[in-house]
Amino acid sequence: MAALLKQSARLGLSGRHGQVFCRLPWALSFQRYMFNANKKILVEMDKSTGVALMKMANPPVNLLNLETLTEFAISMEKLELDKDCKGLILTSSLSKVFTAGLDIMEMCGKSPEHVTEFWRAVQEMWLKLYGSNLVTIAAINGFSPGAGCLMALACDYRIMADNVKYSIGLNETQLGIVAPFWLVTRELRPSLFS
Ligand SMILES: CCCCCCCC/C=C\C/C=C/C(=O)SCCNC(=O)CCNC(=O)[C@H](O)C(C)(C)COP(=O)(O)OP(=O)(O)OC[C@H]1O[C@@H](n2cnc3c(N)ncnc32)[C@H](O)[C@@H]1OP(=O)(O)O
Repeated sequence: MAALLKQSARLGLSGRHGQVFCRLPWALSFQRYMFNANKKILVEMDKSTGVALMKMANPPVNLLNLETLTEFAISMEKLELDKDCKGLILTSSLSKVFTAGLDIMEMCGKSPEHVTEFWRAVQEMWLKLYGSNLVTIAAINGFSPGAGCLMALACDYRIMADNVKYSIGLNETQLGIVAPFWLVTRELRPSLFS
């Protein structure tokens, strides 16, 4: 963990004026590779350190819609298959939002088939992140409501940018959405499973 945090500091994930800056070398060596499927999730893997930087890149607020969730799961699978990858830093490419959480429009006025597919993708994201063999760190560089908060909780460690404007929490009950019991009991009451 200490090594990973040192690494995140080396990569430039340092909080200053509420921002988490990501300074990465422009020149990519053979030890570094990048991938993205549709550019909603950007991954930069540094083989020399074993640390992958995953940035959500779905402006304006990094909504977790079906496309992004699917891309997230594919990216996680690729990293899990990379034997050189030991740790993952999850952050946002946007300046003040980590993620605004689930895309409410994915649950509104859609067919039962679509909603089913969407919730399957949500569960898949949780399984991939919470069940990951990698050491996972959420570098929360902005607002993180609802599923953004749950994503951070699913990581092994969390660091949040020091800015009083940014909020994080489970606000979804205000929208009439309740996080599923399996998620809440695992993340918020882990003692039940130990
Ligand atoms: C491993 C983890 C697994 C997670 C598993 C989760 C399962 C658990 C199930 C349920 C729990 C979770 C539920 C949710 O996530 S519900 C969503 C909760 N999120 C919110 O309520 C966010 C509300 N948004 C905001 O507070 C703000 O947008 C902001 C602070 C994030 C950013 O503010 P700002 O920069 O001023 O942007 P705008 O508000 O102007 O937003 C831009 C644009 O985006 C639309 N929008 C914002 N959030 C959502 C959303 N969640 N769904 C759909 N659309 C959203 C907003 O309406 C604007 O649209 P426009 O007017 O058309 O431009």
